Amino acid sequence: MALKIEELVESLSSMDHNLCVKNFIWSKEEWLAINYDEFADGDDIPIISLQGILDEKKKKSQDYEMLCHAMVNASSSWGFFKLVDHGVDLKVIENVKLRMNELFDLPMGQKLKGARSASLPLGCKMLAHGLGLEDDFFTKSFEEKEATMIRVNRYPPCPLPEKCLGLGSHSDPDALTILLQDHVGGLQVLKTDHQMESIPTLSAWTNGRLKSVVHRAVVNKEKQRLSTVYFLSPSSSAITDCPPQLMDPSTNPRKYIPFTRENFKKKLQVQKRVVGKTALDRYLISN
Ligand SMILES: O=C(O)CCC(=O)C(=O)O
Ligand SMILES: [Fe+2]
Repeated sequence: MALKIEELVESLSSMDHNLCVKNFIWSKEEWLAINYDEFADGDDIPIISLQGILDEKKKKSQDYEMLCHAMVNASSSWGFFKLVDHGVDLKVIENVKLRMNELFDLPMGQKLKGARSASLPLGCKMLAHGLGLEDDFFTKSFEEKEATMIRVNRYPPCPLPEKCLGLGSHSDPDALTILLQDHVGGLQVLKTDHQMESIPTLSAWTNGRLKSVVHRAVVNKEKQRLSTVYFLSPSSSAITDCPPQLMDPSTNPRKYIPFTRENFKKKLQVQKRVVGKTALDRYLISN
């Protein structure tokens, strides 16, 4: 049941302003700047399976070492991977989707009472390990109170998917993002060989060794889509600075001046979409 172009977008219409689909149509200039062939959502994206390593005792095994390196490779070349065999019970995942729909059906006032939860930063530990750093290199900058944020998205059916996007091209400013999408699908990541490089936190932390991929969400004409996104970020006062092991004065000199998350967040507020430059370019050391 696709919406008509004049119909109100339900999730926003319960706020004060009544927004219609036509409010979401991109301008010709912006739309022309997007080439669909440059985004991927299919089989060429690297897959990481956690099968067999979730057990604490296996963390000293060769499989664990290989997997940490595979994770670093995927994060260096794509800045993105599909996580499978993650050990999260399918029933829990289905329940999340059910609850998300219930949440979106609530009046806006109630929806806004969202809460934060404690974190499980295994991914960051594995990336640090794979890079040859101390396992807690990234996680020691996280503080329980502000390290995690969960965003839940419900994209209604859109009568004009060829002129609208659910979420425009961007790269996430946090250190690590874990995204669960439903069977409808719509997440697309910019292919690796593209010139447009985007380098938020984790990438600056590793002098560009790990990428932060540009991605977006497309909409579906017939079906609504759900996604849940889990962000893991350093605390406001933590300084993002590359460790000496990941720099080399002659072959890989320092690319960014160190910055605090607080300062970076201020720069982000003035940035809307990725159009060639990112907020992090302000910290770039020019040659
Ligand atoms: O819904 C999606 O697939 C993308 C969400 C996303 O990229 C974000 O919330 O940062
Ligand atoms: Fe994102």
